[in-house]
Order: sequence, then C-alpha cells, then structure tokens
Amino acid sequence: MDSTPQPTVVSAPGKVLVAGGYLVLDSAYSGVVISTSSRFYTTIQSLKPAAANTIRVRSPQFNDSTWTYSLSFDTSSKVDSSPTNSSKNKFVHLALQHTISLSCEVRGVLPIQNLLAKGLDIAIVGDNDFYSQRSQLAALNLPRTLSSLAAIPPFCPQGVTLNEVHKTGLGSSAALITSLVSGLLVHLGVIPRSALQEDQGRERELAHNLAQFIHCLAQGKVGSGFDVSAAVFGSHLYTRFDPNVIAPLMGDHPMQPRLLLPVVSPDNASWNHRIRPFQLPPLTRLMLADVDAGSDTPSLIGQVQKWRKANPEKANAVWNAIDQLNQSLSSTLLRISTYHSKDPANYASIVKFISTLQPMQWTADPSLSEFETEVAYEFHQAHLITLQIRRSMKEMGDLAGAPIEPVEQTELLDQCCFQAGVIGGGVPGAGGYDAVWMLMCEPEQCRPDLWPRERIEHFWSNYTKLDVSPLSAVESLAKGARLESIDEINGLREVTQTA
Ligand SMILES: Nc1ncnc2c1ncn2[C@@H]1O[C@H](COP(=O)(O)OP(=O)(O)O)[C@@H](O)[C@H]1O
Ligand SMILES: C[C@@](O)(CCOP(=O)(O)OP(=O)(O)O)CC(=O)O
Repeated sequence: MDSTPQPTVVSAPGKVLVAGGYLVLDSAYSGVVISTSSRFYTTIQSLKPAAANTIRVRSPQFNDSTWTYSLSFDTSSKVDSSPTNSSKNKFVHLALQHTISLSCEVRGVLPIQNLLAKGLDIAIVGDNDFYSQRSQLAALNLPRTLSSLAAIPPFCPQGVTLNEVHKTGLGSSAALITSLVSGLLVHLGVIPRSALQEDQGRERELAHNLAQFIHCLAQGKVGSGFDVSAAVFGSHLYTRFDPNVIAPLMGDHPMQPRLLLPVVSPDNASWNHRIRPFQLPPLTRLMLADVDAGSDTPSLIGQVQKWRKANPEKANAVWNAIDQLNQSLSSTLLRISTYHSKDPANYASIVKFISTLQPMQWTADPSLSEFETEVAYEFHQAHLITLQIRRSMKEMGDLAGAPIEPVEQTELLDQCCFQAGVIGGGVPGAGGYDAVWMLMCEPEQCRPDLWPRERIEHFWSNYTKLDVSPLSAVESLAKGARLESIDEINGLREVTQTA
C-alpha cells in the first residue's frame, strides 16, 4: 500500500448574484447569491525534496505561474516572495502571509514551524467554467453547447498567463482565496478536518472572516463580500458585514505583522453579516452564459453610487422597490420548495407539465388539481417577479447613466425568458454586457419534448447579435468550502501532482 500522505484538498465554489446587485453593498438590503458547482481546488502537501521554510505555489493551468516564497519566524512569521519569481501574485502572497500569521497566533510559532519544516507544495486550479472556453471550443472545432464543454479536459491549460486570461465572472479570486485559506487552516491544524464537513460552525466562521479580510486587502477595496460568503457558506440570502470590523487591519503596510485573531475571531461581535438559508427549488436548473462583450464592474458601481449620493430620495425609493421585489423572489422560490416537500410526485408532474409550455400558459389549464394549480401559480409569480426586477434594475441604470441591463442584453433575455419552461433570468451581479443567468424547469423526463435547457442552449448557439457561450455550472448543493479527496475529483491528481 502507498504510504505517501495524501494532500490536503479543499474546494470552494463560484457565485452568481441573481438578485440584489448594488443594494447588497448597503447592510439595509440583502442579496440572493447562488453558489456554483464549478469550484476552485487547492491541494497542499510537503515539498519533495523537502526544503525547510519554503512554499511553492503552482497554478498549472497557466503559463509562467509558479511562485516561490520563503518563510522566516520570529515572534510571528513573515512570508517573502522569492526574487527569482517572474511575476507577482498579490492574492496568493497575502493569503499565505496572513493565514500563517494567524496559525502562529492560534497554535504558537513552534508547532507551525515544525509543520513547515519540509516546506509546502501548493497547487491551485479552477474548474473550466471560471475561464472562457471559447478558444478551446474553436480549437476542437466544437459548437458552443453543454456537451461540447463536457468534452474539454478538466482543469484545461489556458495557454496564457493569469493576467491575460478571459474570466467569466464566477468570482475566481474569492473562490481561490477561500479554498487556499481554508486548506491552510486545515493543513496547519487550526481548524479540524471535520469543520469543513459541517455546514455551519465557529471554524467555518473563522475561515470566512479571515478569507473576507484577505480578499478585501488583495482587492484594495471592501466590496459587499457576497462572493467570499458564497465560497464559504454556499447559496444563501446575504446581508453584508460592517467594513469597520476589518478597518484596523486595512492599513498601508499589508505585510506588516499585526494581531489578527482579535479581529477575525468568530467571537468578535463586530462581524454582523447575516447568512440566511436559500436554495433553488427542486427540479429547476440554473443556466449561465458568458457573453463575449465585457463590462467594467468598478465603473458601473461608481456611476450608481454617484447617482445615489446626488439623488438620495429618488434612489432610496427605487432601492426599496427593488428590495421588495428581491424579497418576493426569494420567498416565492423558497415557498415552491415547500410544495416539493409536501408532495414530491405531484410536484414532479406539474414541473414536467409546465416545462413544455410558455409561462403565460402555466396557470390556464382547468384540468389541473388544486395542488398543481397552486404550484404552477407560484412558478408563474417567480417568472413575473424576475421580469419586474429586470425592469427596475434597467430603470435604475437609466437613471444612473450606467448600462446595467444594456439594450442588447434586454433583447437576448426577453427572447429567452418567454421560452417554454423558463422561469426567469437576468444579468448577474453588477450587470452589464458580460453574462446572463437563467432559471428553468428541469424535469426528470421531458421526451418527446425538448428539455428547457436544450431549448435555451439551441437558442444561444444560433443567436447572432451577441456571442453567447454557455457555462456548465449548476447550483452547488454542497454548502460552500469543503474537504475533498484528491482521487474523487476527476483530473485533479493528474493536473496538480508533479512526477
Ligand atoms: N488559478 C489561479 N491561481 C492563482 N491565482 C489566481 C488564480 N485565479 C485567479 N487568481 C488570482 O486572482 C486574481 C484575479 O482577481 P480578480 O481580478 O478580482 O478576479 P475575479 O473577478 O475573478 O475575482 C488574479 O490576479 C490572481 O492573483
Ligand atoms: C455591484 C455589486 O453589488 C455586485 C457585483 O457583482 P459581480 O458578480 O458583477 O462582481 P464581480 O465578480 O466583481 O464582477 C458589488 C458588490 O456586491 O460588491
């Protein structure tokens, strides 16, 4: 039997903010964030051959992406980038520095020094969905469909450096920081392996607080944090934390050691984010597309904030109205799930029925039972609410002079949202040109009809006004960051383990 210790492997999912863009920056409002089946994976093991106080980080999907760091210990730890590194990776460097510092604070310097005596070999990879696969599909001469995506090898090399890669908006940096930070916390014995097998708990909170702080530091700004929160906790209704909680650590000298535990500890009552349970209804499917026309998220946010400041009364009225709709959407979707719990068989039969009909026909059939009529009504409500949210967000964009749902996206979404079996859709997060999300029925069986997902796929691949490419992600039901076994993830050993 092979006695080589298995690497510590921790994954963290990507995110889609389906409702609550901009509003979620303000703690008076919440957002609906869905975590994706597409994940980042960090593998951690001792260096071979051993090299004390050395950390090597590899991102094998990219050219020129190995970074070496040296560690020194005094009363705490210091992580220095090797002068031979050909590029910098601020996100990785800050994650190493602060996670190892925190580990020294929690466990003492000596135990951590001992654990790092052989050095660390860390590999980081993201599922293909995080990066646009257009050029791979073109190289393989494959159409832009879900089955073509399945033909691309897992963790496919991108053939470019990290700076050059085209991202799809699933939140690569938040998923990366969360998997790296949580992986190190487990590997260095700060949190037990079991902590990432349970959905909630103090250790998960610690991982969240630390990852949230490091992500803000690396980004040089404090956003709402829904992306890190989804990477740690999975899908939920998110209400942001007060940025003041991390203010003491956000100074000019990010590498300077300071005590982290008093700030990131789950006992620090100043962490006031709220995570309320949320999950998409059974027998529905999230579908995402990367639209090949980028938007600059920070400039959209700047425009909306400027408008809100200049027009507080109007802006508050608009935001409160959007918030009502967002809350109706989440409560309607949650209510739909309760119908499934009450009567799964009849729920399945009504989902199959509406899958072949356009939304306006869902409630029109008098032969439906009372239960079926109620479920169909709720699905129709969800459809109407998503349309209203889109309209209101577009209106806010018009008022703020920010293309939140540009006309090209409106045209695309309008045609998708009225297809048979489609519940709704929109532009995720800050909106703009770069992506769309859709929610549709996904019955167990649909033949002889097409599944809604097939209809949408076909529609996208024939759409000529925008270049629309599907992602393979669905909602991740595994809640947030989790411990993995390397051999259970297809392709992970091959891509991360050197000979
Ligand atoms: N596979 C990876 N390996 C190492 N670092 C990565 C990887 N993917 C992303 N990153 C880090 O995240 C940064 C991208 O962050 P950002 O531009 O905020 O992207 P996003 O909007 O996807 O979160 C990169 O510059 C790099 O430092
Ligand atoms: C405007 C926002 O509320 C949502 C932005 O969501 P996106 O998913 O568009 O974000 P990026 O991953 O940075 O592109 C800002 C925030 O919540 O921080």
